[in-house]
Amino acid sequence: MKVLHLDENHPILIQKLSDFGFQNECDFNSSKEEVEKTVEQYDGLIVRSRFPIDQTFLKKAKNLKFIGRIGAGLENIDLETASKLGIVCYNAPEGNRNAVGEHSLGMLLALFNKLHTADHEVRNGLWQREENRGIEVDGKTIGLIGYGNMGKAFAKKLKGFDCKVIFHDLKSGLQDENASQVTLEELQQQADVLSLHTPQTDLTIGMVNEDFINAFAKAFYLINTARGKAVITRDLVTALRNKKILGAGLDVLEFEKSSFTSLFENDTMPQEFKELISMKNVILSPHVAGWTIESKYKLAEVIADKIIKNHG
Ligand SMILES: NC(=O)c1ccc[n+]([C@@H]2O[C@H](COP(=O)([O-])OP(=O)(O)OC[C@H]3O[C@@H](n4cnc5c(N)ncnc54)[C@H](O)[C@@H]3O)[C@@H](O)[C@H]2O)c1
Ligand SMILES: O=C(O)[C@H](O)COP(=O)(O)O
Repeated sequence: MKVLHLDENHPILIQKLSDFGFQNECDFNSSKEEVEKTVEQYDGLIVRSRFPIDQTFLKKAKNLKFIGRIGAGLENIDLETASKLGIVCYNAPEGNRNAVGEHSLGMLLALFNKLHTADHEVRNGLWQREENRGIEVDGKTIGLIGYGNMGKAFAKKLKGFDCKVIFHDLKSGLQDENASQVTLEELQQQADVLSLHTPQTDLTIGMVNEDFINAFAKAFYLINTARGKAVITRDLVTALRNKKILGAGLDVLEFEKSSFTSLFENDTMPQEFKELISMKNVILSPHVAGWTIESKYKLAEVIADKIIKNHG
């Protein structure tokens, strides 16, 4: 079987596939349109999220049997068309859920302890102890939306902090020893922190908007390591300005593209984004929660194992 790799990944992936007789070819630079011209030759495809694997692309991939997504989110693949065409899609949340759990915890602790601004101030000679007084996780209620791989991984990391962890999920019966399932309304009544762990779907795009934010009983902190489009930045900025949201840790942005040379290229970022990044109680990272040194290996290994098990 011939496999085309569209993004660079850990070498363990090609090594494992080669050991099982798969022929591997890499094309990390060609555009979607260019790849469409040759994709017919391949039985398998390995992707991250360089370009969308949409209906046009899939219809040209006449011999494709599987797609391995090095990552968890699958919104960049037209799963419905793939399924109709008999193409099986694999993702690898087992490979980066621990990383996302740790990054979410890092965001929470950094926000609560103002580590990002404290660091910046000390480097600039400021020694402002009172302004940098933090708050503790102990005794707080952490509300998660989405209790799959990522939500569960974060809840597990929160064990030992003496906080209450609650979650809302569309599926019922997900409660475990680390968190209790509640309705969305109950979460909005109780939470001191909201952390998002949902996939990008029609229901989650724009989920965190003005009405949603104002339905929270208390002022709260927001952590988003899920997808940027879940949060309406304009409404987040308003809530940060009027202190309904006390701080935000964002690994993903509403205006994110699959690649930037600079966030400011062509000056296309809207005004609300510029305001967001000027706020001291906001911590940002460039969509790396699930992309650690360890997860790069684990993601590749998980996908290789799934492909070998089903197609080897
Ligand atoms: N920042 C990163 O680097 C990074 C890394 C990995 C995953 N992610 C994001 O995290 C998402 C979740 O990954 P996962 O592996 O935990 O997925 P998952 O499918 O295991 O879990 C998602 C959960 O969300 C629930 N859900 C879906 N829509 C919902 C809604 N509207 N309201 C409440 N619950 C809802 C589902 O029922 C499911 O239980 C991915 O789709 C991806 O977008 C980001
Ligand atoms: O869904 C994921 O696993 C992460 O968000 C990583 O996505 P990326 O491959 O698009 O960087």
